[in-house]
Amino acid sequence: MDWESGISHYAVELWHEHRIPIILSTFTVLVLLRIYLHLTQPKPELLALPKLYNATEQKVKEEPSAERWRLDEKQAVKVEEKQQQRPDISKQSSDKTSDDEKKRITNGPRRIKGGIKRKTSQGNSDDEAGNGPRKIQVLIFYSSITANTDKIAKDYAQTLDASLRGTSADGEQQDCSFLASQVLDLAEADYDEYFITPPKSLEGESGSVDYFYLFLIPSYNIDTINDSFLEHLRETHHDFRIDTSPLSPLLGYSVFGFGDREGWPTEEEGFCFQAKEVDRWMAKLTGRKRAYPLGMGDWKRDGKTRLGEWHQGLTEVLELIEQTGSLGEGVAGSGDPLESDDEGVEEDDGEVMIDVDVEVSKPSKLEDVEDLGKIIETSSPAPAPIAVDFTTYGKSATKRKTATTVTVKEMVPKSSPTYAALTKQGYSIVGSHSGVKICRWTKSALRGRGSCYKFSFYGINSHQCMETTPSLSCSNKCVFCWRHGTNPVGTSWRWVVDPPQLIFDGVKEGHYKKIKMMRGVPGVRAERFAEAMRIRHCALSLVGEPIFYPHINEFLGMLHSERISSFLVCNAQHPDQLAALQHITQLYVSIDASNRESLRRIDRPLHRDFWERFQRCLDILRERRFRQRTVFRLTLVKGFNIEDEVTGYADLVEKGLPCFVEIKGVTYCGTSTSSSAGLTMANVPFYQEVCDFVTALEKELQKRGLKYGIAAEHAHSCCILIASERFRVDGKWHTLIDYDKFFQLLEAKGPDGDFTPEEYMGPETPEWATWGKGGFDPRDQRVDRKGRPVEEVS
Ligand SMILES: Cc1cc2nc3c(=O)[nH]c(=O)nc-3n(C[C@H](O)[C@H](O)[C@H](O)COP(=O)(O)O)c2cc1C
Ligand code: SF4
Repeated sequence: MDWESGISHYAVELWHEHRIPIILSTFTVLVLLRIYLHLTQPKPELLALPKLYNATEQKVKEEPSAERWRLDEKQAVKVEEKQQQRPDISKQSSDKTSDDEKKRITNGPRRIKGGIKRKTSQGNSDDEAGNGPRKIQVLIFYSSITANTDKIAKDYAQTLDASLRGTSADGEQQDCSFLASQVLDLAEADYDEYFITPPKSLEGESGSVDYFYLFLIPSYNIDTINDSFLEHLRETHHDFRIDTSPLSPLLGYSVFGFGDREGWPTEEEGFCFQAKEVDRWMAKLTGRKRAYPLGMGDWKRDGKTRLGEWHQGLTEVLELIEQTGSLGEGVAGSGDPLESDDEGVEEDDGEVMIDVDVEVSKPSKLEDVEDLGKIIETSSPAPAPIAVDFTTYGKSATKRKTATTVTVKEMVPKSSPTYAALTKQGYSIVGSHSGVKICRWTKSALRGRGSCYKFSFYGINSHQCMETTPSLSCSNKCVFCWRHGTNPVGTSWRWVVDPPQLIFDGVKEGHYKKIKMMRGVPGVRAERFAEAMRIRHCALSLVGEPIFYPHINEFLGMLHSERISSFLVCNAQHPDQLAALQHITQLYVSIDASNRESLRRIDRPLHRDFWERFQRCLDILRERRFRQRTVFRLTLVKGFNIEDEVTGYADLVEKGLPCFVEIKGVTYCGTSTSSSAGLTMANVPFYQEVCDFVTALEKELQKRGLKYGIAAEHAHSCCILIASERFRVDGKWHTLIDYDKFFQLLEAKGPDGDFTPEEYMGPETPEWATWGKGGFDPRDQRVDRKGRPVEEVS
């Protein structure tokens, strides 16, 4: 064996004997080397995006708000450019960066690009369409045969431009995103150019353009250009070769109709019928981009005013689009694509509904305040304590001082399941214990489909009514209260108290926000929408017990200072708070049963002395009857509180002598049974049964010499009103309220002032609302749950 073969033999032997330790140690050395390099090598900046964000945020703050959406877009473009420049960036830092790392930068996951990335009218993104500033082109389409609308459209374009563009102090038009509006006669416009897809976006000096369509449409019951136009819209929607919403790249649209009330007094008789059609087809073709509700007017009568209101609302929306690039919250999802108008069923302000199926992430069992306390303890830090014993509200200040050591928590903390449950049901929670929600009647009135019974009985405009409560907590667990299990309960106030101003501002903001979200809903009337932006009534009856709130009088004072009337419902369990209550427009007490046992079964009160409290409340109401409009609200639940209770209720009326007694059948609005309370559809009385009960009660009252009579009805919501003869003048019922008079009296005499309900008694109850006439507002159109018109009840 020569020396060479000896060495190789030795190496092979060595390898066979020690290969495992050799492999392991080599692997370990490599791993350690890799870790060392990873820790010690300088890293490249991942991406410059965070810096860019900050820089741009700063810039946005400095720019006027009208410029904001354009800035955001530039920002998006800049970031895109930065990304495209990444290879250069990595090159600059190549001395510090390995090849692998360079790859990671250039091929790494795409980062979020800042700013709103808007689509152009062609459906392209910003970057594809060019980098120039975005412009908005408003196109005003009109038709006209007797030339009125021709002139109106041209004048309107100038008005709109002046509003949108504004003028500087020296009379110069200000720079903005809006191009001068263009007016197009539908008799001359090429439909294929505008109504199959939006026009091609112009590029070049002015940058790219997004379009917004307006329509000024008179109606004609003869064959005109309107018919060809509507036919074109219909065909485009149904053409199988075209997307069903080919106009969805538009920023939005809105329609205003002209008609003549002399020949066509109501919508059922054809007032503005073609504007309604255009609105409907445009909703389909744009994928529900109704930016503002349909407006309607008669040029010889209210046309100018209506057009003015529509214009005002519309310009606000256009300004919003300029700033944000979108129609805003609620609009896209709030309309119904099929325009079926199936609204779903929601509660009205009475806590008289059973059986709603609400999918909520409920707490395992939120039965009472103790449970709430446990949840709060585990879910949120306790806020700073407020040293007041609220159970003694209205008593001496010295007694309050003694409670300074009590630690209080929030009633409905943001992190609690109660908060989640209530917000899921559509409540806006304000502060830590108040809520606001728009009721189904407010929505219905916005669409001209009827108002709640309080419009028929007392003249409340439902679309101007805010439903709220300053206390989501209650001291009963009524069997028919569908919120049972989601709202906190307790016998005394043990929570943080929010200041009344915070609640007042918060509920108004929440209400207006929800109204604004109705803007794109099919059928919402521009005129009512504009009116709804001024709250005129407040129903304090949402959920919980409003007089539980320690500063209820201050809160009421704020409502009244803005001339918002107050309708407060209490549960007859807080006599001290009731006694301390100052003037309100109408004071309700829920009377859910006529005797102790029945009340225990129905209201399931938390107070042991519930019957005594109830009786004291009736005494207070009796005393107050010449200072407040007092109302008993009876909710009839079949199998619980109707049968054989007429005399018991008559006893209560005799004791409290209220100005009015409202009798309402419990409403069923769900699909499953309310198992915990054992209520089903069988517990809902038929309207005829409610009528029979009311007739029997009236008879019983008259038998006792009590001067009451059946004054009004609202069959639609199964509600009937018995009134004291004090509100009958010359044989006519006067159940309506003179709201202006109420505020005048309040302002002149103060919240504790001496004035009687008769002093602000309104005009005669309208004929259509009186007993036997059904009570449906003749201005509105009754519809069934599918939105189909319903014949009037005879
Ligand atoms: C022939 C004719 C038919 C009309 N039909 C209706 C109608 O069905 N419903 C309606 O609300 N107004 C109807 N009107 C009223 C017009 O819509 C209204 O006067 C409108 O302002 C006319 O606008 P113009 O002058 O631009 O044509 C009709 C008017 C005319 C002349
Ligand atoms: S009073 Fe107001 S909150 Fe109550 S049902 Fe009528 S509109 Fe709704």
